[in-house]
Formats: sequence, C-alpha cells, structure tokens
Amino acid sequence: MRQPLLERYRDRLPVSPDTPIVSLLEGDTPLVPLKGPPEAAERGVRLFAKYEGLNPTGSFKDRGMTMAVSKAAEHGARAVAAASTGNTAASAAAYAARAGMKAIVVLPAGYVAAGKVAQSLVHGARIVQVSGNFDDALRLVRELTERFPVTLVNSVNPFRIQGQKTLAFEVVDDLGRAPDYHALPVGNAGNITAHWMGYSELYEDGVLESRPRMLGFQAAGAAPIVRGEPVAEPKTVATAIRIGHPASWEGATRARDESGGAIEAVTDEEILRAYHYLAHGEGLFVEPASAASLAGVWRWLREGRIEEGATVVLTLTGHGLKDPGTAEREVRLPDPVAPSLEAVARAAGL
Ligand SMILES: Cc1ncc(COP(=O)(O)O)c(/C=C/C(=O)C(=O)O)c1O
Repeated sequence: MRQPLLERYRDRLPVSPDTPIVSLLEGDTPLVPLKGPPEAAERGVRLFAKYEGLNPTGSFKDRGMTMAVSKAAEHGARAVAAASTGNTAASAAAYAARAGMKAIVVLPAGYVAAGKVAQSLVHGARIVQVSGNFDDALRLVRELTERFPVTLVNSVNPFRIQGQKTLAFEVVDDLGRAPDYHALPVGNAGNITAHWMGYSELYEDGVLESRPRMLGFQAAGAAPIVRGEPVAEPKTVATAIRIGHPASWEGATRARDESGGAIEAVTDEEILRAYHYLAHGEGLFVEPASAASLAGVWRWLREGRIEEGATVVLTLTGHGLKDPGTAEREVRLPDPVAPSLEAVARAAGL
C-alpha cells in the first residue's frame, strides 16, 4: 500500500506528532531507464528519467506542497497563497482542497499552460491574473501574505524545499548510490536547491560516498543565473521556467559550485527537439520545461563532456498533458477523412 511521502521519509522531514499529514500519495515516482540518444549509447552512458509527471497533480511540486500545506495546517492556517507559472498553482489548489483550506494563486496573465489553469480552476482556487510576469506575481504574493492571514507556499517557504529534497532520497533508494550527474531544469531554482540538499544530507550521514554533479538548465531567453543578472523580460516556449529573477538564486549557485556542476542555457529549439525525442523515442510525454534536462545533457554528450560509463539522472518535472497548447502547435492534427476503409487505410499510411 502506498504511503504518504511524509510518512516514507518521516525521519528526515520536519514532521512531528502534531503535524496533520495532508497527502495525495505523492512521490515514489518511477526512475525510468532510457534507451537514450545515440550519443549516450556510443559512450556507454546510462540515462535514467525521474518521471515526476506521475505525481498526483502531474508535477514535482506535489513533494513540496504536501510538506508546506501539512505544516500550514499544523499552524492553523485557513488559506494558502502562491505566485506561479502554473504547476505550483495547480498543486497548491489540490492540496488546499485536500486540507479544506482556501487557495489563492497569482498568475502571469497569458503565460500559464492551459492544463495548469484548468487544474487550479476546478480545484476551486481563487485565481488572480496579473498583467506582468512571474516575478511581479511573486513580489505581490509576498506582500499579500505579509499583510493578510494567508500562508505563502512558494518555494521561498522552506517546507517546500524540505518536501522536494525527497526526490534525491528516492533516486538513491532506486540506484543504490548517487548518480554521477543529476540534470534538471531551473526556473525559480527551488528544485535544484532541494535536490542538492537531499543528496548532501545523505552524504553527510555517510549513506553516500559521493554526490552527483548538478547540471541545471535554463531556457536561453530566461537564463538569469547563466547571465549573472536578472532578465527583465524572460521569453521561452517553456513557460514553466519563464522566470527572470529566481528566488532561490543562491541555493542554485551553491548546488552548482559545491557539486562541481554547471548551470547553462538551452535554446527553445534544443528544448523542443528533446521534447519530441522523449515522446516518440522513449514514450515519455513531458512539458517543454522538463525537456530542458535532456536538451542540456544531450549537448554535454555531443561535446564529449560526460565520461564513458557515467550514470546520469534527468528530472522530468511535469507531464506533457499540462501544456496541450504546445503539443497542438508542434504536431498538426490531420483533417477528417470519409468513414470508409479505403480512406482510413490511406490516412493510416497502410
Ligand atoms: C514543469 C516545471 N519544470 C521546472 C520548473 C522549475 O523549477 P524551479 O527551478 O524549482 O522553479 C517548474 C517550476 C514552476 C514554477 O515555478 C511554478 O509552478 O510556479 C516547473 O513547473
């Protein structure tokens, strides 16, 4: 029987007997071995995908949200709030509903994928769209939660990072060791901070002999950490990481530097190439931001920067169904045909 995430890793989380467990049986996602692009097989590099789209709301956010909303409930909160590019909103809406709390989500108008908006709406969140970008939304939500009795559940809330570090625990449980590299997309940078925290806790406890090199990838049009300065008008097809001023900037650079890893930019073209490869080459449907993990590793492989025989884990952060708009723009639906065997066979290419 599946356990709530907070039960499975209770001894490594700020969970006390007074903490109500608000759970949708999140976590315990598959670590899927990939065939990998040819550049991987040529060098005997083993690729694994941590398929976070199989969390209850379809993204890794559920790991942090079960922790943050459970702690909010412990402290008597009646409402939670988050700024979001969409997945935090969807997750906050679901866990608030689970907890019988109100959810307020502030979204950058026009830049949130349809699936995420649908989730937030149907779970009953109070949606506020602002004419601005995610960074404006986060600034406003921080002011809102200082002014009103509402708990902030963005990843500036440390309980979110605590919940999200469990991904590293699961990878080690599955592999029996840390991978040599762990790649993931970087937006507000809470997730790379959390990944590194998880591996570091196991390393410091003597469970691991080594930690992975963390490889963070930003979209080229939204790469403030790569550029070393905020990006006022972030632009990318990967709307989940269309963020110009990451709240966990320091956490991300610490993970990069302490691990001897890197944070680099990948173009929308590289992201979409990886997006299509994962879907029709590996059978994994992910949203564009998630594909940035593979896009970056694919470039490292082409450039010979990953040593022979290495083990690489890619965090695929959100399910492709979150962003049907990109799917429909990327793959045109054929016109209807006559209801005859000949027409169907011809359309089917038989
Ligand atoms: C699919 C997907 N992939 C990668 C990221 C980047 O993680 P962070 O670097 O921890 O921000 C996000 C983040 C989304 C939000 O920030 C939000 O939902 O407000 C995401 O949804």
